[in-house]
Amino acid sequence: MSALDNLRETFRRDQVFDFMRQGTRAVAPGQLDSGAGKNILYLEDITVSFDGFKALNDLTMYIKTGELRCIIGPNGAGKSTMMDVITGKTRPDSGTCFFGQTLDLTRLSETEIATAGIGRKFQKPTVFPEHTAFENLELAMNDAKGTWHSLFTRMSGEQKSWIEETLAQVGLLDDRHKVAGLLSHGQKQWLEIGMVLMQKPQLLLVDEPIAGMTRQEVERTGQLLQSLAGKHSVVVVEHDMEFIRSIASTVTVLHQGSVLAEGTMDQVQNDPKVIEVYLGE
Ligand SMILES: Nc1ncnc2c1ncn2[C@@H]1O[C@H](COP(=O)(O)OP(=O)(O)OP(=O)(O)O)[C@@H](O)[C@H]1O
Repeated sequence: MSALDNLRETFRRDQVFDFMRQGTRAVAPGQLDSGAGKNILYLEDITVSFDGFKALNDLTMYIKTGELRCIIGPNGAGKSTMMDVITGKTRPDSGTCFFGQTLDLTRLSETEIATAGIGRKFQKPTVFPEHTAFENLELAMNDAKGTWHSLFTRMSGEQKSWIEETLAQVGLLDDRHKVAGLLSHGQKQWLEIGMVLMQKPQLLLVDEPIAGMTRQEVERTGQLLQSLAGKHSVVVVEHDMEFIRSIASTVTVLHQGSVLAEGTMDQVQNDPKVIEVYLGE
């Protein structure tokens, strides 16, 4: 057994927290059993097959509470499939996927998973172009109550401040009255991150955030993601190595549906297995 396997065995959710194995219980957002120093996400031995092809093959990976983790890997490594398993879009054939120590994500619907505190920002922005940045966040805040509700009910002062805080966090306070369709590509991406933040996710999944951005926008995006870590746990899937180096403390390399290497960017870039996979591409 390798050192990495040993480490995994030591930190397996079911082995460390044996008393938690009696099944799942509903945990309201904010009450997730995932305090500082613990893991927020436990993927263990996950396998997903498409017509016999294993997109994920015994994938085991843990995300710590509050960390910013970057996932890299060649095309087809299983990165999107992994995100799909976490959000309930794809069900694993085998393996376990826990949010905190008690919430079994494989038993929840996509909506239940979102409500439990997992938000996903897809690569392509899907903002409402005819609404202002402020209104987009308002719509996202009230998503659960429906668009009609959000457009025709009065907002509380607290809700307004929360929207303004989020606009400031994603760098759009000065453009809050601009319709989203007129924002730059980078600004639309940040607005969409803001929309996900309105749901107060504890775990934020971000798919290829910098595709098509200018250099300045890339830099700002890096700062934004770093500023979100701590308060949220953030998992970023990205191909751009320079960007990852600039933001990540821990990088996980996926290959053929499994973890090939994990560590600092320097560690994984100097790992002969990783070099072989990337040079062989
Ligand atoms: N719905 C599906 N049906 C059949 N095969 C699929 C399906 N989804 C993914 N795959 C296959 O599973 C493998 C993993 O795909 P996935 O999209 O997770 O990889 P990825 O690491 O995200 O790749 P990329 O970097 O190109 O986005 C690929 O070989 C892909 O063709």
